[in-house]
Amino acid sequence: MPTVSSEELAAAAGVNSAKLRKDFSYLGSYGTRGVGYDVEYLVYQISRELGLTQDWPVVIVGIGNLGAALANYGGFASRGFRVAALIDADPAMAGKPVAGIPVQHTDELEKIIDDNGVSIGVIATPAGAAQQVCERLVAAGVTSILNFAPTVLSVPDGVDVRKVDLSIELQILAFHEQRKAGEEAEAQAVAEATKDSGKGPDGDVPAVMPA
Ligand SMILES: NC(=O)c1ccc[n+]([C@@H]2O[C@H](COP(=O)([O-])OP(=O)(O)OC[C@H]3O[C@@H](n4cnc5c(N)ncnc54)[C@H](O)[C@@H]3O)[C@@H](O)[C@H]2O)c1
Repeated sequence: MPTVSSEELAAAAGVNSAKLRKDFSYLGSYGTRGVGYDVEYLVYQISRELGLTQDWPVVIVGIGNLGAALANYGGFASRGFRVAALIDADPAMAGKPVAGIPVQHTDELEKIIDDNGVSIGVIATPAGAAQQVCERLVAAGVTSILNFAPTVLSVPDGVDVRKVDLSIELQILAFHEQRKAGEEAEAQAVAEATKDSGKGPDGDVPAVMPA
């Protein structure tokens, strides 16, 4: 039975092991002193808490570049998310398979949601269509939306929206890059200034004076 100690997990996660043990106690998971946690049981408990022990049918609306890429991503299934249907407004796409799943027309949206008991919808349409798609999904019974369209969706109470925006992530990296460049320039300026004064970084006079 593979086990893992709270110290090992804490080191891997970069957190304090006492805090980790306390957090796990909320899951009802108490390790055995000197042995640690049974890995398989711990994975089950965390999955159950995250709602991942059940299968979640998901629909993707807007099967363009992004929607097709998401449909082709094999990583959702292993986390318990099953792509139940792909939906697009373009009649020319209806019936065409993407990632082995035939695309269905938006006319079918309500029926698809109902037939598959879908509660999670992914929106990958152009921004201008996203709110209307969102409203149809919600009216059909979807209560969680993952929105990739660059627009803010308004939803009624009880509906959760998560927005994914890779350009924001890039902006954050750009900000860090800019700060790094600023720090480098500052360090260089300090180095230049100390060189010109003939003094060391602490202002001390070098033991050997330059000729
Ligand atoms: N969040 C991010 O990081 C990120 C990254 C890339 C793209 N995007 C966004 O994702 C969306 C899709 O991008 P893309 O490159 O795949 O675009 P795309 O033009 O290739 O695909 C859009 C698809 O949506 C369909 N569509 C249009 N109106 C619809 C409607 N009312 N109902 C259903 N389907 C509809 C179109 O027929 C098309 O197949 C855009 O809003 C884009 O800005 C976001």
